[in-house]
Amino acid sequence: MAITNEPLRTVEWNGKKVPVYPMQTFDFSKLLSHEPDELERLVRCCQDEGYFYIDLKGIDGRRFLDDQQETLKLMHRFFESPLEAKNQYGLVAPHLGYEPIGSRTGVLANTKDGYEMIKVSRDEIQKDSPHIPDVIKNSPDMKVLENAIAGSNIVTKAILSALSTGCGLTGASRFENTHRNERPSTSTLAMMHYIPSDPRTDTNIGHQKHTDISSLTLLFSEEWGMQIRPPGAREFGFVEPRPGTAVVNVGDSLRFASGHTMQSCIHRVVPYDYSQHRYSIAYFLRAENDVMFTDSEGRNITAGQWHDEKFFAFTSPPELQALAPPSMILGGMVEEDEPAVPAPVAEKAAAVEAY
Ligand SMILES: O=C(O)CCC(=O)C(=O)O
Ligand SMILES: [Fe+2]
Repeated sequence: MAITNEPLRTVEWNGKKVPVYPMQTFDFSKLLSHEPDELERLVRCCQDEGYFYIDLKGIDGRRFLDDQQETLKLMHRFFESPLEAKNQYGLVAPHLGYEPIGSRTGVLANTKDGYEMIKVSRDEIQKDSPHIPDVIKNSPDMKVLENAIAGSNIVTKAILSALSTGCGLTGASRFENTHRNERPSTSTLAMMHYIPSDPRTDTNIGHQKHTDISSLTLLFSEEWGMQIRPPGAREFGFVEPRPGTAVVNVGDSLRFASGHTMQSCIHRVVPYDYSQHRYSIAYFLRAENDVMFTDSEGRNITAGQWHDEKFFAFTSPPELQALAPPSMILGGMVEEDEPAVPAPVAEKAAAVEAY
């Protein structure tokens, strides 16, 4: 990692010291003006690390922080509505609809996930009569969703454009040209609610480790819980939530589009404070469905097909997940070996050593 010589910050979690990884920060306004030094630093960051903070506190970015707050209010209303209403809406398509708690594999061996999620896709929200659950379908709600999706699209597209310029790409070879707004894609806004859970006793825990299918992911969360595993790092560590910023990570499609030179960020979510509810908002900017690239197995594949195959693997039980191409869940990223596990600090920590 190209960061500093400062000692790694740690937090006490689950009976041991866990790193809080340093991350670079980019100012949204500076990226908008394509300041050459910033673009160079951004490209290097995506090649070396694959994640960073985007600072939205300036005049150009503040509106997106307001969107985040409005989206959070809507999420509370939706997630607090009766389960029957949420299930009735159900999962309409992989990038649209409701997934109840436990739909996927969890972060711990023999657990299911510990979150429920509603996704609204960018293509859907633009339809004359979008398919949205009744509890969040009045016209102010639709405006909130529209603003959140359009705003996240603007932020991620601005970053994509900065990356194209930083990589010296021109004309049709620029990354934006495979992410055209009017072309069908699986770009979507995912709103997640993690229930309080205790890894020592519960069976619905967190979000399994993965890389994102997307080109870029813009992630807002005010609560701790997200962990990354930087390239070459031997353990997962926390991402500190910072007010006024969002976390951006490079996903598989941009890694593939960059000739596998950019790093797709390996991450997962664990319960940090076992008694806390956690809310996160992720916008997945994805390539047009029919864009071709070479995936982590060397196959020529469309963005749509990569999405569908990886989604299927995500939602499959571990036995079936094991049948997917081996590089799929981590997008071809290779993990360093875990260090030998030190003696458990406390007996209660033993149950989670298998992370
Ligand atoms: O909830 C989070 O912070 C991360 C969610 C995530 O990694 C995902 O949905 O791909
Ligand atoms: Fe993710």
